[in-house]
Amino acid sequence: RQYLQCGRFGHDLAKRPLVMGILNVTPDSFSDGGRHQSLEFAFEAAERMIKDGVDIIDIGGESTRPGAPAVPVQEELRRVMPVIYALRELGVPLSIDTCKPEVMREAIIAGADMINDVNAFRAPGAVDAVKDSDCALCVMHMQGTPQDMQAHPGYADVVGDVIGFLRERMDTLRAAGVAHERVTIDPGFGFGKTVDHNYILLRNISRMQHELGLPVLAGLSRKSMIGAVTGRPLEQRLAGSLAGALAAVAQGARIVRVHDVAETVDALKVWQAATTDNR
Ligand SMILES: Nc1nc2[nH]c(SCC(=O)O)nc2c(=O)[nH]1
Repeated sequence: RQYLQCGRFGHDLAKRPLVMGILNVTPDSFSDGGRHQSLEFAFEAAERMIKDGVDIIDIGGESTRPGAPAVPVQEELRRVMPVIYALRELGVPLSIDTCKPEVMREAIIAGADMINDVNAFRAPGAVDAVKDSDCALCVMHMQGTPQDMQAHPGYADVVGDVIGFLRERMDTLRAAGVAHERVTIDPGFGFGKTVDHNYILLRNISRMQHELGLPVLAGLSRKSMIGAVTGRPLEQRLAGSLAGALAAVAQGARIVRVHDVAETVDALKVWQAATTDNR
C-alpha cells in the first residue's frame, strides 16, 4: 500500500487515483494580470474545483512552459503566498508548484501539504528547505530547463534515463533524511521530451512505479502531446486530456494533474466502477 502519509496530506492512494487541479497565479493566466483580481479569481476557481471534487489544488506562480521567462523570487512570493493563506481556509489539500527554496520554506510555514518541484529539488538549498518538514514532495524529471528543454530532447533510453534520474534524486533526498512515504515521482511530460518520448513514458508508468516503489503523478492535461495526436488547439483538448488521464491511471498512476477537474472526476468515477470489484 502506498500512501502520502505525511503531515496534513494523509491520503491513502490505495483507494483511488487522486485529482490534482491546476491553479496558475501568473499574470498571463488572468485577464488583466492584476494582483487583487487574481486573488479573487484564484479563490473562486478553488471553490469551483472543490465543488467539482478536486483532491489537491496545485498553486503555481511561475510558468514553466517551454521558453517561459524566469520569475524573481520576490515576485513569485507576492503571487502565491496570498493565495496559499486564502485557500488554506477552505481546508482543501494544497500543493505548491515551485523550484525556489525560499518559496518552499514560506509555503511549508503557511501549511502547504505538498511541494511540487518540476526541478526535482536540485536548486541549491531546495533539499534543505523541505527535509525537516512532513509535507509531501513531488519529484519530477526534466531534461534541461524550461528555457531550453524542447530544443533538442534526446535520450539513450528515455524510460531508463528517467528512472535513473528519479532514483538518483530519491537517493539524495533519502540521504538528507526525507522519508520514502513523502515522495511521489513524475516523468514530467513535455519537460525535455519529444512527442514520442512522452508516449513511451506514458506506456511505462507502471514500470517506473514498480522499479522505484513510489506512486506516480501524471500531468498530461492539455499538453502538446495531446495536441500532436488530435490536431486540436489548446482550448479543444478536453477529450484528449481525459483519455490521457485514464491511460495514465490504467498504467497505475495515483495522481493526475489536470485543468478540467469536474470532467476528470467523472471520468475516474466511471473508470473506478469499471475496474473495481465492488461486490
Ligand atoms: N508535477 C508536475 N508539475 C507540473 N507543472 C506543470 S506546468 C506545465 C503545464 O501544466 O502545461 N506540468 C507539470 C507536470 O507534468 N507535473
